[in-house]
Amino acid sequence: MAKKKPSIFDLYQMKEKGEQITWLTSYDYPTASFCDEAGMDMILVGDSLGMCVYGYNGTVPVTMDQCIVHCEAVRRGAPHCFVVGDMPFLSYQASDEQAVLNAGRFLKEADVDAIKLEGGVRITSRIRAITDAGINVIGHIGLTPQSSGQLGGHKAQGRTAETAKLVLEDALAVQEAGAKMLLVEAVPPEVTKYIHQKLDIPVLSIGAGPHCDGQLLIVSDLIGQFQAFTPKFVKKYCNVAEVITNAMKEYCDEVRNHKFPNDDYCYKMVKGEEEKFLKMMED
Ligand SMILES: Nc1nc(=O)c2c([nH]1)NC[C@@H]1CN(c3ccc(C(=O)N[C@@H](CCC(=O)O)C(=O)O)cc3)CN21
Ligand SMILES: CC(C)C(=O)C(=O)O
Ligand SMILES: [Mg+2]
Repeated sequence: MAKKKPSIFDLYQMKEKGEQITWLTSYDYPTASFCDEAGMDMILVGDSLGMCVYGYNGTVPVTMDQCIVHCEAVRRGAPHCFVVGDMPFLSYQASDEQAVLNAGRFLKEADVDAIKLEGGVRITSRIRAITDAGINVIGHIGLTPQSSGQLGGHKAQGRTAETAKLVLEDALAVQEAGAKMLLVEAVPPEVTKYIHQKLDIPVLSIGAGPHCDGQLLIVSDLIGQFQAFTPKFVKKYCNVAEVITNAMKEYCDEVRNHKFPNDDYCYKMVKGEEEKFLKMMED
């Protein structure tokens, strides 16, 4: 039996008790239902769907409409998980007003429990505006894929004292602006540990080490479905690419060798009707 959906307060309580929060991306109904069944606390409908589902080579082309449609499917599949919508590139950068209207779409159209957006110091006015609209905001700092052009690629952040200080300043700014939780991506564990000590809100990690309140991974990486690259922080728990490809090869083989479909997969005519049918055709 699936547990009840955690509220933001339940997630805060987990932090208080020192229980780790489990968080995984999902983009579709079946995967969301597996998360629900597995007892996952949170699901992120990441704009990583651009890479993991649509085959783009980054997250920049992803649109609001794509994100909404996938959030709707995930919401239906995982009624007992805290679902987070990921705001895609150019859905919140231009103005506070645009950010509030687009964040609101995730709630109105897809019934998500929170939204996430990338950036620290430079995005505090957006976080404040969306929070003031009554929407739970999750901040995202460190490696921020939507600005990977500025960062010079998908590179770990905060590896020097100077840049670690910048990441900490982003973390403090996100909390100060009213975000309910913070996601830190691709940052050395020492830096995350320091941030975790300094902040009151739950801090979650993707590739930012174990010293925080929970972990996030991309489902396509975890199940071995995404093959274009594997970030250092990814642990593959199974290899569905292999399982699925082998099943497909076997199917091709059986069709080509007339082994599929055998009698087990065919409908039977009502007794005596075949003879009747053939006779009818002779007349
Ligand atoms: N499948 C998938 N997994 C992810 O973790 C992920 C996405 N997609 N799409 C959006 C972003 C992009 N992310 C990435 C992408 C690449 C690396 C990576 O390979 N980093 C290298 C260093 C690369 C460099 O220094 O140039 C590493 O060794 O971790 C890390 C995070 C994280 N996100
Ligand atoms: C990489 C994670 C943090 C994300 O934002 C996504 O899945 O889109
Ligand atoms: Mg994202």
